[in-house]
Amino acid sequence: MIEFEHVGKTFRDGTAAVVDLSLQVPSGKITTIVGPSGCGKTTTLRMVNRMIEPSTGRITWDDKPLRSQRKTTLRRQMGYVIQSGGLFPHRTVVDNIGTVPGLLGWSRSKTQKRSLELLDAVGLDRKQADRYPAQLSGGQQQRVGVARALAADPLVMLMDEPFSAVDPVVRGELQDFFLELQRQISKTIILITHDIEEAIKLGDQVAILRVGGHLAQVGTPQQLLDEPADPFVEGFVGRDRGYRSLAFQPASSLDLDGVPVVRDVAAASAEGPTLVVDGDARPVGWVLPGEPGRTTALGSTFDVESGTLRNALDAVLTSPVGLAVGVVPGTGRYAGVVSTETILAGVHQARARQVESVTVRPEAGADAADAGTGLAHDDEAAPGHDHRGWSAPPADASAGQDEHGTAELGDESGQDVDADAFGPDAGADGSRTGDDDGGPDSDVEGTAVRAPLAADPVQHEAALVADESAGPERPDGPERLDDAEQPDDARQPDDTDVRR
Ligand SMILES: Nc1ncnc2c1ncn2[C@@H]1O[C@H](COP(=O)(O)OP(=O)(O)OP(=O)(O)O)[C@@H](O)[C@H]1O
Repeated sequence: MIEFEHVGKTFRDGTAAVVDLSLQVPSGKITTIVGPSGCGKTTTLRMVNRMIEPSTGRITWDDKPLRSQRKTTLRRQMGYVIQSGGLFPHRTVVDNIGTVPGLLGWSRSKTQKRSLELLDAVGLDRKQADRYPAQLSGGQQQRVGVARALAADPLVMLMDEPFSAVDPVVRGELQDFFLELQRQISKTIILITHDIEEAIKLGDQVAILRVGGHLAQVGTPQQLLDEPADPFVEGFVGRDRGYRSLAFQPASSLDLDGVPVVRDVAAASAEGPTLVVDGDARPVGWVLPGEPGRTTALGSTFDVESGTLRNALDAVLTSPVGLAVGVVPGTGRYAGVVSTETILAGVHQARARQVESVTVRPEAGADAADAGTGLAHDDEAAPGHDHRGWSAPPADASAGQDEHGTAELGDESGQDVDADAFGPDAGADGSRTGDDDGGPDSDVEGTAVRAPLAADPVQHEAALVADESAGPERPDGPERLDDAEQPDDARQPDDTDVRR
């Protein structure tokens, strides 16, 4: 688990980007961080791979403070994906994917093999291996970006708006592909987005930030929809949250009814609606009473095993006869129908189960439920989501500190750390490495980067080699922060190697 403990970041110009953030990121799950522009999402993400150092508080990974670990060690275990994939335009797809293995000194054949396997894993044709990024669609570039981040099999994936540069249809496909991939690889993922729909669709856990870098609420998608902590969250998750929360209730709980079914339209009953199926028993349309011999469009259907109440409700709303047609997964064969009343009964039952699960788990606590932060109602997790065993800190993110997040906090060494201690020219934040708050592009451009889109991954990956020649492993102790920054600084010119 990665844990933010009262983390704050105040940049040297006084901007408080993140304020007293306490958040637990469970291993093997997707945590999405969402919020309006400028609320501190990217800053939060970049503190995890130490491209930005917190001004206050600390971040731990499996109880070990990040600051006690070398950037090399950290970043080798973290893949990094940004908008548009962050690909090197002058490198082929296969060479882009092999960037990190190459930096880690893998042999050419091993790197090539791994890169091609990853091409398969992200659903790209091997014929695209020798293309350049500009010869790919936006969606394909994003897939390569994901493959590139996965190349060295990292434990953690940091993803900054990875799917935002493509149209909504491709975006939906990428999200589906990504969820499927995650089911297989179970990485610990932090994904930044400004799109609440995306956050809710992808996140096992969703953290909503408000402008000023405060955590507004963290919880499962369903908790956020059902119990928004305050008007800001309520407004952010949207007015149709009740409807959208149906996406977290399985349709498998619905009792299916039957209707007359025919293969031959001419055999349809004149009395009531008749469902027409094809030779494989897959529904194709309805014959309505009074319209013999004519098939009317089916509307949408729902999967009776993995579908949700939202799918079922949509199917009922699009049905010409007010009946949602359920189909068997895989074959698409007709399974049964449900009416609006049955779906609403399913909604009531789901709510009752939720209340029950809260009642029988007093340790989850009314406080956590009221604050809307505790992952207390895990038993009602969405299909495909398993939230058990998580806990989350209180939502009151602003307690005990000033507006700049400069409240003094003890660090792991027992020393006091505050934002002012990292003033303009002080070591940890004052260093102009391109890793930190000097502005992502300015530093990198200063070292002749030819690929502006790739700036962040360059910074992330540069440390993989920069620290490599810095001698034996020497964790950056908190008491030696200034020194700890030096190896990266000193070797910044070498970063140009990375981009050749
Ligand atoms: N290097 C920096 N120096 C000073 N202020 C900065 C720096 N980087 C970011 N900020 C400020 O910190 C705040 C948070 O920025 P951040 O990029 O983390 O927000 P964000 O939520 O990711 O925004 P967006 O969704 O627009 O990308 C903003 O007010 C931003 O202007």
